[in-house]
Parts: sequence; structure tokens; C-alpha cells
Amino acid sequence: MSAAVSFSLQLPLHGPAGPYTMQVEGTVAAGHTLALYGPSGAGKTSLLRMLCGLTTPAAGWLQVGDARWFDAERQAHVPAQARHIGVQMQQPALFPHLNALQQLRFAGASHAEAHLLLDMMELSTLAGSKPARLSGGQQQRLALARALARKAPLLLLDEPLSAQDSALRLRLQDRLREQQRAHGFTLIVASHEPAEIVRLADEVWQLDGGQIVARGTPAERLLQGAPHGTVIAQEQDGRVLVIAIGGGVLRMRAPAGADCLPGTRMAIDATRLLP
Ligand SMILES: Nc1ncnc2c1ncn2[C@@H]1O[C@H](COP(=O)(O)OP(=O)(O)OP(=O)(O)O)[C@@H](O)[C@H]1O
Repeated sequence: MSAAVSFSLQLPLHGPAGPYTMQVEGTVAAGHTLALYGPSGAGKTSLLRMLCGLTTPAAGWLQVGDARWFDAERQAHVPAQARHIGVQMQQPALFPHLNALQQLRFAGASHAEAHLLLDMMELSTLAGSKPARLSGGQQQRLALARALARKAPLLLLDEPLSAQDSALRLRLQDRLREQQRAHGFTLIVASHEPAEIVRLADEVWQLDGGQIVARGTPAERLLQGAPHGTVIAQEQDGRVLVIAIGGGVLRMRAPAGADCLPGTRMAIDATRLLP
């Protein structure tokens, strides 16, 4: 169950240098994963908010499957609550009075499905806990489970795993991919992490200043031209390096005292490799 997404949208924004207009257009094939990549303030969240209906574009149109969710000329705007999508924004926005299991039941999961999702997110022991008793990372995983619980043809995720430790993040990326294989949903995910994009996405759009400045596969956009051993990103305050190796990436603990900025060439030290 998946839906193709096509749009041409405009939105006035106020950046640090003054007002400007976000202008984006494109198509995501049904069942594909698109990653939105770009610096803070590039417009990733603003695009996701227009797609899910939390922000009304100033102009343009949005087509999801057979449905016209927004069309400025025809004055059509399907409200957020009427769009069949799974959404996880950066704020988990959980219901304070519902426990973890109830949050998933409320989103549409059966009792058995809710337990499976809690298991998948490594939250089974917290099924009876309300959000105030969960850590930031646990709340984020519950919000991701809730997005999956909707069983929607389109999933919109804004930095869904940013609060997870690196080993858990890798497990959850694999499970998200498995879920997509099983259910076939189209996934649009904003991420700052090249390694995550390489693992999850079929296609990446690079945003900057409210425009899509480049499009391609993760290998083309993030790795191509990066010689073997080039640092393409730093994670965890520079303690972990993402390094290009022949069309893929590996993660390595940064050697103490070394200059590890993106673009630097590093010798790959097998004793420092991470999963
Ligand atoms: N409601 C709004 N009205 C006008 N401008 C806004 C609004 N929300 C955000 N902006 C501005 O739009 C720009 C894009 O913000 P957005 O949150 O979409 O960026 P982002 O790429 O998701 O960043 P981050 O990676 O930090 O989450 C920023 O300059 C921001 O100040």
C-alpha cells in the first residue's frame, strides 16, 4: 500500500537574513524513500509540514496517489487530520494521559500490532508507561511506532532517530526498512546524517535556502567523488566519523587529537570500526 507524491509548492519564510519564498517541486515514486538533506534552516521541516497539512502553502498543488490534497487555484485543502499519513515530527507530541500501548491503539493499531510495534522499538517493558515517565529517546521511538501504527501509504519523518545511540539507530534503520518492504509505504525522511541517508534512501534531495539545489541517489549526492577514506560527516560531537569507502560508508571512532573535519582523508583503523 503506497502512494506516489507530486507537488509544486510555495511558502513565504522568514530566515535570519529576512523574508524569502520557499519554492519546491518534485515527484516521489510510490514505495520509494526520499531523504531531505541540508543545513539547519534549509526548509526540510517546512516542506514536511506542507505535505502533512500542518502548514498551508501560499501557492501550488499537492497530489498524493489519486487525491488532490492541496490546490491553491481550486481553493482545495484537505486538513491534516483527513490525510491518511503516518507522521513523526521533531517534537514527539504524545498524549500525556495515554500510556505507550494506548498511544498506538489510538493511532489505529490492534492490540497485537501495538505490542509488535513496541517490541520493534525496544519499548515492550514500557507498554504501561505514560510519556512523562519516558526518556527523550524512548518518546522519540514511541512517536515513530505511532507513525507506523497508522498503516498509511505515506510516512513523513523529521529526523526520526536523532535521539538514539548509534547501535540502536542502526537496528531501527534496519527495522524501518523491513517495515517498508512488508507494507510498501512511500517514505519521506528529513535527516542530517549521510550514513543514515545512505542506509535508508533511494533518492536524496539537497535543500538550501528553501530551494532544492541538487537531486540524485545517496551514492551520487553524498559519496560520488569522495575518494576512499574521505570523512564525509562527523557524528556524536566529532567522536564518530562517517567515512566513504568505494561507494559505501563505514563508521569509525575518531582517533584522539586528529584533524577529522569532513573532507579529510583518514587511514582506516580496523580496531576503531563501529557496527
Ligand atoms: N512558521 C514560519 N514562518 C516563517 N518562517 C519560518 C516558519 N517556520 C520556520 N521558518 C523559517 O524557515 C526556514 C526553514 O526552517 P525549517 O524548520 O524548515 O528548516 P530545517 O531545514 O527543517 O532545519 P533543521 O534542520 O534545523 O530542523 C528557517 O529560516 C526558519 O527560520
